[in-house]
Amino acid sequence: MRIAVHGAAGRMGRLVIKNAVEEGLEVVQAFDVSRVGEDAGEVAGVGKLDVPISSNVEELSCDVVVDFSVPSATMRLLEVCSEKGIKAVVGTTGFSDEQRERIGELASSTPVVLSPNFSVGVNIFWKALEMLAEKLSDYDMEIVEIHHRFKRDAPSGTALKAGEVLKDAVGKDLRFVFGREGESLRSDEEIGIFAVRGGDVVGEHTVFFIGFGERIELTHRAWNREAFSRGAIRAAKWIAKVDKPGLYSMNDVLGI
Ligand SMILES: NC(=O)C1=CN([C@@H]2O[C@H](COP(=O)(O)OP(=O)(O)OC[C@H]3O[C@@H](n4cnc5c(N)ncnc54)[C@H](OP(=O)(O)O)[C@@H]3O)[C@@H](O)[C@H]2O)C=CC1
Ligand SMILES: O=C(O)C1=N[C@H](C(=O)O)C[C@H](O)C1
Repeated sequence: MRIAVHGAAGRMGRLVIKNAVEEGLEVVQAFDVSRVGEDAGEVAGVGKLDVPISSNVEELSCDVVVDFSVPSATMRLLEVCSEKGIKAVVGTTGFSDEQRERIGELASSTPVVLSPNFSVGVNIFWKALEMLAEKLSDYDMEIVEIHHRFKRDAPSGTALKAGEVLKDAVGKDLRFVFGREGESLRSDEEIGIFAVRGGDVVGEHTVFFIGFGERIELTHRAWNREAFSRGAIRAAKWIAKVDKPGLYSMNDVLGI
């Protein structure tokens, strides 16, 4: 399988290149706006691959492209994927509602796996939340996420997805409240979501189910990015065998 990496000079892109090489995949292209012209293998610390980083995504030519970049760049990438029929694995977060809708449209012409979190643990965490929310539907549910100080979007895609899981499981139109300040008496119809930023925290998510006299806290902690990267490569291998266009999730990849 010939893969391209979009966002190749970033924290995730570099690790995906390293892990892909370790797993014997052929990295044939790398795209970024940083470190253009440098060798992607050298940037990723795995030695020369003879793949110069390019900023021209129109050159895309591969079996599957793995994307960890920024929303506007992902949207351009997916336009190219849809025109050329190239499969995509998208890990970027922070899309607007309009961008998410457009991703759905573009995926009608080529298979796309989209997930705000590729770790197996987080995907099981979302399943566990579903079960807890069904059983504790009258408890107050709140979400706190912590990430490194370089993260561009807030709250995290994983926290937003956790909120959606809770809403669906409870079956009520709960609204998200992003932080609280001033007069903010809690209602039954809300889920609070809080984003903490600092240092080099890779990613932590806690969901609180709070009743009277007791609470459950379910936490997922990542202390390196390996699970995200390995999960994205697993998704790339999976989608390489899928011919039907559409928008897929990690549930499809993991068969859960
Ligand atoms: N789904 C998952 O499992 C995970 C998702 N993520 C998400 O992945 C994304 C990337 O995270 P991370 O690697 O930490 O971020 P980084 O900022 O380290 O990497 C993003 C890279 O994309 C580059 N970039 C910016 N604009 C463009 C463009 N127009 N075309 C191509 N490349 C561009 C950036 O360059 P520059 O720095 O010069 O702007 C940077 O090198 C985020 O949205 C994050 O939330 C992260 C971890 C796991
Ligand atoms: O930006 C990050 O670092 C991460 N982003 C993803 C998100 O927004 O959920 C996944 C992970 O938590 C790391």
